[in-house]
Amino acid sequence: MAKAKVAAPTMLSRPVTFVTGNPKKLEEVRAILGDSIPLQTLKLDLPELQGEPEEISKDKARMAAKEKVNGPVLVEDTCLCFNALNGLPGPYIKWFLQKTGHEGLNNILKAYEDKSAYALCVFSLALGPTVEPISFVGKTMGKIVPARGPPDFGWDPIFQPDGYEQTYAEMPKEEKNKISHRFKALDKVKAYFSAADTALATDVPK
Ligand SMILES: O=c1[nH]c(=O)c2ncn([C@@H]3O[C@H](COP(=O)(O)OP(=O)(O)OP(=O)(O)O)[C@@H](O)[C@H]3O)c2[nH]1
Ligand SMILES: [Mg+2]
Repeated sequence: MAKAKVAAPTMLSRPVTFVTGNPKKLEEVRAILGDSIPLQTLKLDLPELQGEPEEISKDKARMAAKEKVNGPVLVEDTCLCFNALNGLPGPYIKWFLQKTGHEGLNNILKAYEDKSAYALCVFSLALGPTVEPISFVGKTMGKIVPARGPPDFGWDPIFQPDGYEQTYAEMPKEEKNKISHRFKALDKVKAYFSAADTALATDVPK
């Protein structure tokens, strides 16, 4: 049967709830997404499994969709991975940062010549409490340096992305949001919604 395009369809019957306990993440997510996806937020620091980043992120989405929102949910888990340590601290960066600070993280790498690292963001989307989550991964390569720039957000002052002279913290926010791990993952989230909406729009019989 022939297909015809119709205006403004959406795969969502209600807005997606982005669940996070971290206001700085939320700020960036809002700045990057703009109004491309209907989004509401729930401030909640969900418990996290130990394991691989994608499993941790998917588990958060499942839990939030079932127990907290009973509807479509978006969550993310962020890792800072040192190549010299085969990817650690990875998903445990929050605790390393809290306990050792920027200096401690630099000191850990003093034992190694390789200071290279990557920032990894895994968003997971559960369209409902009984729907298996899907994940979207963004990765930005860089290196760990002594802290430079305002200490507003986590490990931003010690991460210098490849090809840049500035750390994430020294960059204007708009610049970070064009190259960051979070931007790359959210670009995939946006593409997913826009492909699903296009499919809906074209799947209408004439
Ligand atoms: O300098 C940074 N630039 C970033 O772009 C960034 N994104 C996250 N983080 C920090 O890395 C840990 C991730 O842990 P995390 O993913 O479990 O987050 P969280 O527990 O703070 O929030 P959430 O799990 O409720 O969403 C936490 O310490 C976050 O503050 C960042 N630090
Ligand atoms: Mg967390």
